[in-house]
Amino acid sequence: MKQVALPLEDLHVWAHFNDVQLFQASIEPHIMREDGNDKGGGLVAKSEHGPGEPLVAVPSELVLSKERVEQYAKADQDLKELIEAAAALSQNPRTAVLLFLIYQMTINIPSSQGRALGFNNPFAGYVKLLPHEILLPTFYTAEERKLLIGTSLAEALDQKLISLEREFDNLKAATAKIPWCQEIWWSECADCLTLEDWKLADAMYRSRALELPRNAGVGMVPVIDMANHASDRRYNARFEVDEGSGSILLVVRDDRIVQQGEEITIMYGCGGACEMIFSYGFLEEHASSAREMFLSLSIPADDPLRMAKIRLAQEAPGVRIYVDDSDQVRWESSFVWWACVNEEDGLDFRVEQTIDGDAELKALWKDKALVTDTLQSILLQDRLRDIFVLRAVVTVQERIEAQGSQLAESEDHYISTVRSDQVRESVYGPIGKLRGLEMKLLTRAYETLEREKAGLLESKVVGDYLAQGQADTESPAGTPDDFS
Ligand SMILES: C[S@@+](CC[C@H](N)C(=O)[O-])C[C@H]1O[C@@H](n2cnc3c(N)ncnc32)[C@H](O)[C@@H]1O
Repeated sequence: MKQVALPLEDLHVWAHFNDVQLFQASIEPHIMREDGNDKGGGLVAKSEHGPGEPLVAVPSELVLSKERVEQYAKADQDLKELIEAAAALSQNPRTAVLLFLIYQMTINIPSSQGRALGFNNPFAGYVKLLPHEILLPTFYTAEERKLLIGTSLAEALDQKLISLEREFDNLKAATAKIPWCQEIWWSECADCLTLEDWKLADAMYRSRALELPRNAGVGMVPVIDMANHASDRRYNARFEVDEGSGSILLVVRDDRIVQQGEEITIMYGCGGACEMIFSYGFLEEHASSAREMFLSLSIPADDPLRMAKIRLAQEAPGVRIYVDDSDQVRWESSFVWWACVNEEDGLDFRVEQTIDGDAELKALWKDKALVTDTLQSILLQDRLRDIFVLRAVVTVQERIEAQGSQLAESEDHYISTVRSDQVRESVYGPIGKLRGLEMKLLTRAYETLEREKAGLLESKVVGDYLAQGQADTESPAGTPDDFS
């Protein structure tokens, strides 16, 4: 679709006509970082504001959430038809808002004007005022994506692109028979709906949606979503819900004073460097740690129980490596335990008949029914706990080593890549920083696991187990674990 856009300079007019209050604060179209990078638009205080003082107030009717979409659908037959047909998408808070955003984009294009789609509402104007070029990884070129090899973002992006494509295909299949969708979206005209439009709606939502306080859900809050990010120590404003009116307020952080001319900033969650680029397309200029990364794990191909484990494991197949509040590197994974035990330890699977006559796969631990999400706690209470933990530590450490090697091997390609319209400077820079920060975290995690491994190898349980394995290999049947 040819997107209809308005300059950000017009946002204050939109704000005025939609009862958004700016308390001596202005919307600026360009704010530069200390390192010279452009943050896009932002909010600036026009006078000094003390702790807790309001900066912006947005009426609750302007919060764009799944509930708002449902409310609009009650009064708009075309939107209702869309929401009902694409039920799988409209039941999810994120995709419900995405549907609404592409519906507003559709209302705005000239080729839909004759269809009298929708009715005059603030969100059609809001969508025109949002940036239409967003530097999120879902818009990276093929050359830029190659620079991600070895980072945790590479895999996250692959998965994201697959899921966006799947959502778009579902949308197409679900709405193919709705006349207005057929005519405007799916006929082969210049203005038809494409995957790029769906990606744009996703990027708008992902980079702007806020988790609202007081269980008010997740939503996009116009104007407050102009606040840029600053780190934990530097941000100066927070948002809250006004108890009486339900309005969303942006107020000065309790221990701060915002000076005249100072930028108003909030903190976008506490995710790691990968999450920051994934959801917002930038890295803090002062970031000195990747903070966390998620690496995928799989059950080895030669594991005889592999298929059953994959079917029953409910956890995300991976490990999260993170730096805790006391700057220690830690790891957590509920999945890895499935890779650490087998039949000889006491794990088994059985196919049982259900009352309806269907076959159902069940897990057993030492001949007792195993509730699958309790595997980790069961193993941590077992007599052979240290053995299982040692296997988990080795598995995670090997995964970290493989990731680190991939990152190191692809470094020459990163360094020798020349900037062009296929590799933008604004993308090259953050990726380089991410590569450096993740390498640092992987190295620290590897060393931490090495210490954990050394500690476990001192354990009597492990010593006895290895001695037993040694004795068994001297007789024909046994194969000891390799913890080298
Ligand atoms: C919620 S919007 C904030 C308003 C945005 N600047 C705009 O013009 O629409 C989030 C986006 O602003 C930009 N941004 C926010 N904080 C930033 C920062 N500290 N450095 C660089 N870009 C930033 C990123 O593009 C991010 O995806």
